Amino acid sequence: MSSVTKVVLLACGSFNPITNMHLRMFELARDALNRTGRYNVIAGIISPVCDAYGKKELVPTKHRCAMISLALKTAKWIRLDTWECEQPLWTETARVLSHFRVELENQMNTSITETPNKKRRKNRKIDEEIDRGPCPNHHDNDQVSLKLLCGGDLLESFGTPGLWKDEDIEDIVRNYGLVCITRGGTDPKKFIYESDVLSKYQENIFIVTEWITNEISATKIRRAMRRGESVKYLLQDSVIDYIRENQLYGIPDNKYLDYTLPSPDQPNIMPMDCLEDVPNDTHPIDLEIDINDSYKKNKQIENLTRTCNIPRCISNPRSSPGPKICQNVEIEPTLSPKHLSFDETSNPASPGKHLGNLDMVGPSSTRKAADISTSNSPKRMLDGEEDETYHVGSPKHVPCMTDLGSLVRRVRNVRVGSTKETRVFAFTTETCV
Ligand SMILES: Nc1ncnc2c1ncn2[C@@H]1O[C@H](COP(=O)(O)OP(=O)(O)OP(=O)(O)O)[C@@H](O)[C@H]1O
Ligand SMILES: NC(=O)c1ccc[n+]([C@@H]2O[C@H](COP(=O)(O)O)[C@@H](O)[C@H]2O)c1
Repeated sequence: MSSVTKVVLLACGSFNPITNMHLRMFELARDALNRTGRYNVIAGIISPVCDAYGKKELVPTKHRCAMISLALKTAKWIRLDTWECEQPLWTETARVLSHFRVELENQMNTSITETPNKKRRKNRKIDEEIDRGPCPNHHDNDQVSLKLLCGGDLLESFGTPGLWKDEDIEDIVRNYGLVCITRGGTDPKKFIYESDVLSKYQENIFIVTEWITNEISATKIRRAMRRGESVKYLLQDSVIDYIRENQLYGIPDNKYLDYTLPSPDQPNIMPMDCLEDVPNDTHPIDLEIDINDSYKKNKQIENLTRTCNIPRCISNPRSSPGPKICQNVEIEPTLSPKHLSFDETSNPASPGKHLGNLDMVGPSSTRKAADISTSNSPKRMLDGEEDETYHVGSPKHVPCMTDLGSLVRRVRNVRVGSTKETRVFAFTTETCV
């Protein structure tokens, strides 16, 4: 009678932040292994890399672990393990596997020979983890196989010269085994074919094809957040909330992270069709906004929206009650010191003129002020003149749906300055976000 091998899946990586695909990897692997009838996946472990790994944009362990814990709230059979990320130095993956194998063996042995209390003292940390979810070998003495769970890119990184020791690669595929989830741009079968050592142990390597292909990557998610784009449905909501609350990944002004979806019966939500009600020739506004003083900035923005006479607008659902018209309108989420860079060569001697280039990072429909310096005269903006060249290439409005609903920005010209001398024009097109 063929026996069924119990399997624990270990995923190592940055988890910066943990994405829905990281969670899905476990589901895909468990399905595939269980389907063979030879394996029974009983637990999953996520082991985030330590800060000393030093990867670009890696946020501190404390945050990555907190996000993993939040994301795992609904994943009953997967748990976070902090051993690796608590190490002062980076630990090679083969050592991490070896650590967990010893831990699993300890648990097996202690469960046979010791009382639960003794075991608890000896392996207190592991047991704390056990208490939070199912754990291998807790109830029986069967052999458990520990396997490294990874994506196709990690497998192919075996081929990067100097990154992995040959003996580590052999140790991993020979003594543990790999479960590899296909990922866009990788071809694990071909990679195995081309590697002598991987071919030798290929019965220990499981390629799981993800047919519902996706390109979720933590790098792309960080990029999207930096650019003020929505990442909803790519990360768990709780993780998005955590990122917002802790201002991670340089996204202090990301409107998508800052709002909750207003309820449909909220009276001042602007439907898409009201775009037609908005007059097309809003007069440009000349206002100086002090970006270093956020209270003043918000007040000024509020006044600005009043002056604009925006007919209807979406309001921040978390804002204080009060007159609804034009309050709390998010005009330009990119107007923050973080996202503004001033051209040092600007001429402070001519206040009121366009003195430098303002680089704005924001929704694609927002024009870069750098472009404006060539296509739109600052004098005209100051004088409130319309510049036809501006209208030609710029979207009047680009209808788009977001989880916020929709919002028309009516602000044309906003003067933004960090000091009196460094005045720069920010130029927002009429945009639907
Ligand atoms: N979309 C994906 N498909 C398959 N595997 C993935 C996917 N995203 C991540 N993985 C795998 O998850 C593990 C941990 O990945 P990691 O934390 O490095 O995520 P990442 O998205 O690759 O991050 P980054 O973009 O910051 O390099 C790796 O084995 C990686 O291959
Ligand atoms: N020689 C090694 O053991 C080795 C080399 C490169 C990456 N890794 C691991 O692979 C994972 C890859 O993570 P990233 O894709 O986020 O860099 C990390 O857990 C890292 O520790 C291990």
